[in-house]
Amino acid sequence: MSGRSGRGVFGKLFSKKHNRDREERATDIGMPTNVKQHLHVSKNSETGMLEGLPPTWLRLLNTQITPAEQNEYPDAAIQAVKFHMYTIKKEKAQDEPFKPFVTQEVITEEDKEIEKLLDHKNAHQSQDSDLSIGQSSEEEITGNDVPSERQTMPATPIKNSIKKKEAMMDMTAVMQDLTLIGEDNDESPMLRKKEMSYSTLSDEEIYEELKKICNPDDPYVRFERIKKLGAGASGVVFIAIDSKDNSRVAIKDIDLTKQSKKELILNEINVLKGFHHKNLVNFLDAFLSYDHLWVAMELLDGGSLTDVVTEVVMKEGQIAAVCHETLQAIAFLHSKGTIHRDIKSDNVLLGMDGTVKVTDFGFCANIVGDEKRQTMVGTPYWMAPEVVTRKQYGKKVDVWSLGIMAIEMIEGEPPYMKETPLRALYLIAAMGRPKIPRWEKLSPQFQDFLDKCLQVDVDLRASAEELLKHPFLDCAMELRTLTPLIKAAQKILHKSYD
Ligand SMILES: Nc1ncnc2c1ncn2[C@@H]1O[C@H](COP(=O)(O)OP(=O)(O)OP(=O)(O)O)[C@@H](O)[C@H]1O
Repeated sequence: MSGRSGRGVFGKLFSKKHNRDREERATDIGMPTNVKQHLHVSKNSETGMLEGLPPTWLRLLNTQITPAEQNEYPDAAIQAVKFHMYTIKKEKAQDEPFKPFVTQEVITEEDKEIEKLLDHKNAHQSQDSDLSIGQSSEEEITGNDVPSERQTMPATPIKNSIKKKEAMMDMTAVMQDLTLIGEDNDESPMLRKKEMSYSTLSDEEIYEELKKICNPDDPYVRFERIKKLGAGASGVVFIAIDSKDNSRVAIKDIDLTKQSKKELILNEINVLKGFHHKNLVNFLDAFLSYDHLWVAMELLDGGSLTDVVTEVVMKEGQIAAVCHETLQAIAFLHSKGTIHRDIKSDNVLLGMDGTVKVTDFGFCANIVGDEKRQTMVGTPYWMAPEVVTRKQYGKKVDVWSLGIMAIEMIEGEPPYMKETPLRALYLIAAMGRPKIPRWEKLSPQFQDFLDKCLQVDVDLRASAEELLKHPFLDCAMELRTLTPLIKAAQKILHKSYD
């Protein structure tokens, strides 16, 4: 738990900046799918520590998770370390891809070591272990049959048809696993088909497809760059003036030469184009100029909710207002068969008038009805237990993350923020519902709302639709009451959108 002083609903109105390790927190995770390995894992009866895992895993485990913790929740420790070994560090650099459906990974030497361990079945099969790694419902896949995202996502353009065919087969395996959508579903099959077919396109073909969906205007002529807002994993975001109507917009400039998975950009744009809602940061248009793709979006000049939660204290009524708006976005996405999978304060942007909008659809997954997925994506601290423990998961992962975001609004940060991502994963898996500081000071309605968001049992967790009717939201203050908080945060952070 965070254990910070001077913050929270019942603390001082404005607190000093809390030094939040955003870089650490931004560690996103993805992992290969369908990997099922049985390891001979046992517990040392004297020390309580786990044995039989690959040395790299054990090293990590033993430095970050105490013997007592390993002894108490061995499965959680194994799941956490396993996920951690597949941690994808999304470098805040230009060579990162545009928010992909499958996260771009930077393969570390350690990752390679683990891949080798898995691929060559270095970890011997267990005769008697009941601690198995992976929860794939598939038959056990051995050695080189294991399709990992690394193996299947070609880093270089595929130029000839044989390679294309191979890639298509690989991508099919990946996408089948990622989407778990039945072939006979017809609710939103188009996107999935596109995901699949795009994977077979060469760079040239992807440029052709992009040209088709992009506005032919030259963005360098049409827009005047005003100010850089920041750089994310996929590109630089800046404020620009659209000469067509003098409106101010946010533009994400993506250098395509630095994107290894250009096919995913097509998917992303198509998702963005298809969604319009008052609580989503809406896509306006896309432009292609040589190797640069400019994605124009609505400009939210109030910054991110993170700025507010880390700098100022919110009243319950203001928290209810943000929850209400965010829930409307989540319910809309869910009604379209889409899970956001990365709900957190960083991905909630604010307008100066108190408008609340969800952004960042890079992790969105399309599902149909109650279909479940198994890929682990998101940011560790906001992840639902069923994601961490690699159970199949569905739309309600967004509801869990909303509950964690509500804790951010109370506390300024999510649970376990001061822990390393590996320990956070362990704690999520081991503890389930996190302890909420100053719980007794929250209103009964807020407590009940949090209870409904943070149920470990997915069946007991409320849906976004159900939560929209929750009495806690009746106390929502007007959105314009957020304006002073936004102004205060901007002042402290020296941020301006002029
Ligand atoms: N539509 C927008 N209006 C105002 N600010 C925005 C908008 N979109 C993004 N930003 C801001 O621009 C900066 C960069 O955003 P971007 O989404 O590229 O990166 P990120 O969210 O920090 O990282 P990632 O790429 O990993 O999601 C962030 O500070 C974000 O809040």
